[in-house]
Amino acid sequence: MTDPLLHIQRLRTSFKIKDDYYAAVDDVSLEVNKNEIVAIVGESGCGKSALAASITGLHNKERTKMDGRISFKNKDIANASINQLNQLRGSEIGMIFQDPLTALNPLMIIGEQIEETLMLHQKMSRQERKKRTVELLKEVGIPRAEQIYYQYPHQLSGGMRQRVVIAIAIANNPSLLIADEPTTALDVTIQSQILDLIRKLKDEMHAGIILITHDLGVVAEMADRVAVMYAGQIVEIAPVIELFDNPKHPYTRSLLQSVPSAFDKQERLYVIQGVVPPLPNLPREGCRFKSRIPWIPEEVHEKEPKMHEVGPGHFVRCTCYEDFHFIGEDGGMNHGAS
Ligand SMILES: Nc1ncnc2c1ncn2[C@@H]1O[C@H](COP(=O)(O)OP(=O)(O)OP(=O)(O)O)[C@@H](O)[C@H]1O
Repeated sequence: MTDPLLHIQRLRTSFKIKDDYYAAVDDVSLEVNKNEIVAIVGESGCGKSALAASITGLHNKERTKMDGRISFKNKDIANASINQLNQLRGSEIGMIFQDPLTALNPLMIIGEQIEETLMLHQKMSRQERKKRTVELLKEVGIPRAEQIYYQYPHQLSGGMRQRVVIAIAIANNPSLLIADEPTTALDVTIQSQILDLIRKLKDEMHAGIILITHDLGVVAEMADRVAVMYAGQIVEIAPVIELFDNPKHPYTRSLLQSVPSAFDKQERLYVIQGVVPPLPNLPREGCRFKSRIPWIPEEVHEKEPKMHEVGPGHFVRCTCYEDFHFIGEDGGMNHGAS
């Protein structure tokens, strides 16, 4: 078995709020291999973007503390200097964000923005750079690439802008791509084109891809493996089919139950109420999901929840999954159906 491309071990990333630090990512371990799409799912505020920013070093170092290990191609990058991170970003690690407008410079033509990233990381003549830029625009499916080269971001549609961001992300053939909600701001038909493009990057460049999303449809369509995050922790991780067929953690089960089935209109929805609490109020002792499933007896939770292997590559946090049931679900446990 070859070493993973990215290996995160027991990562904890804390942000300073007033005078104290609070962990937004806590005890996260994750591997991403070459040629693999790992989706990270979870509701707003669970720490998905904080995890991505920990990998790329894109956070305010003055107000952030990081513990644990992040190794990329067997090199520790958790303690890399700003210069080393700048070198990695845009070359070995490409990034695609939710809002392409904020990722692009409004005052620069598209061509220059792509050329800039080539210039930073590759030795090329001016002509070679321009030629490569037009090629990249074509590769990401931009029609009339020669003309688009001279346009400004505001002259393009949202979908076209996201293609430009992807062109910048792949300009230097990165081995790792981090896509943070890359299709959330786009309408549905454009969404699927952008997803096709991301899948092509895996197939053709054999990149490892971290795909952050809250959309389970996107996960089902794209991911090889899925990590489910809740309150800063991974609570379940599994190959995609296994996760959808055999979800274990109460949070994963509730996420999947909250997606209405198109086929079974009679299906009962068991929805778990509540939201991830704000960072300073996150429960940090015991099972973090406990307060959202108060009908489950205290003693079935672990005091210090660990990841348990329940199948090949399938891990779940805390033992509460063994006794979990939804309110009103089978077993005569009628605690007042939702
Ligand atoms: N720089 C920061 N300083 C303080 N708190 C932060 C900072 N960045 C994120 N947080 C907090 O950390 C928690 C995790 O935020 P994060 O953005 O990673 O969540 P997310 O899962 O990506 O959510 P979303 O889907 O809404 O983007 C939230 O409570 C958020 O308010």
